[in-house]
Amino acid sequence: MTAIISIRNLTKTYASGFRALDDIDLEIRRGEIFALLGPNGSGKTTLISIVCGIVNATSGSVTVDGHDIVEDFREARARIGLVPQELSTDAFESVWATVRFSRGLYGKSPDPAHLEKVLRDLSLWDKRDSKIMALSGGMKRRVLIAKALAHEPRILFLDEPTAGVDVELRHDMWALVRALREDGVTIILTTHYIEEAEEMADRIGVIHQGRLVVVEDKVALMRKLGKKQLALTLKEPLPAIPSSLAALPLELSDDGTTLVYTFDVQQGERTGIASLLRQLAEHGIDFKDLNSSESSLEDIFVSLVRGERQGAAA
Ligand SMILES: Nc1ncnc2c1ncn2[C@@H]1O[C@H](COP(=O)(O)OP(=O)(O)OP(=O)(O)O)[C@@H](O)[C@H]1O
Repeated sequence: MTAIISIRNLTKTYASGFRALDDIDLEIRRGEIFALLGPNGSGKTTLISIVCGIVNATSGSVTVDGHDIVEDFREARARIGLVPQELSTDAFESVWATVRFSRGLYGKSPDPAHLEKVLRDLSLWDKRDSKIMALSGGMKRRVLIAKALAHEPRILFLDEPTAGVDVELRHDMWALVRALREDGVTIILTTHYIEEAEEMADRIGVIHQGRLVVVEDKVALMRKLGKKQLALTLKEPLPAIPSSLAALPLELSDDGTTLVYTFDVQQGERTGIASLLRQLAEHGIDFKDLNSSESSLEDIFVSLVRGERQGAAA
């Protein structure tokens, strides 16, 4: 699959001397949903702002659909819609006027039918004549998206699209993002909600302290780094794990009724479990129920960030 955005050796040092991005290499594939995941202050907004031409890079290069974002700024920018975290202006404008103006900014000829579709898709059509300041927070969010889509961009950046929104709006946003992807729009979203990345993304990049720690297919990432747990509900509570089983990755719950076995998916899980069950039988440990669970992206994220910290400290 061809890249629609190519980021090479991108570094950003702010005037304060703070290095917000450190040698980022990233290719965004045409038509994918890419989630950029990272804690507060890790550099997500800085990265988006550079690609969108709001912040200048210190070094490195970015092309958008083959157009260099510095030398060919207008062409590059015209392909991008940006949904920022907050609505900064337009309080006194009507929804319709503000969306029409956004389209005009990119030199696109007026297209009321397109704007009507955008507003209808976002359940804003009834509010088209309302002033922005009279809208609820959730509706303002929708206006941000409508503005970003007004000029029919092929790439949409969403900077923390669901931070602070209610569950209903979050699900609406997800549905909208999926519909846009169906239309061939490439979506890059930043989030610190792991659930969101897990739900939406085809690929995930984890950024931490300005460095891309990992970029992976979501499913592969979860398979590769995921651990599984097997919880055995014991017939009789166990006072302690027998010392001959101490070498196994086992944990006993405080009340002694549940034994949890954690294993790496990659490493011959079946033989491990077979041998565990055999050893338990040898010790006369009987169980009445058995459940397995997979680690979530959250576990993976935490372990990556922790590993990165330890790596930095070493
Ligand atoms: N104009 C600036 N001058 C100096 N430092 C800045 C500037 N803008 C951002 N930073 C710093 O760069 C780092 C990355 O900020 P950025 O906004 O890109 O993070 P983020 O991952 O988007 O965070 P959040 O999840 O909180 O939005 C932060 O430490 C921030 O304080």
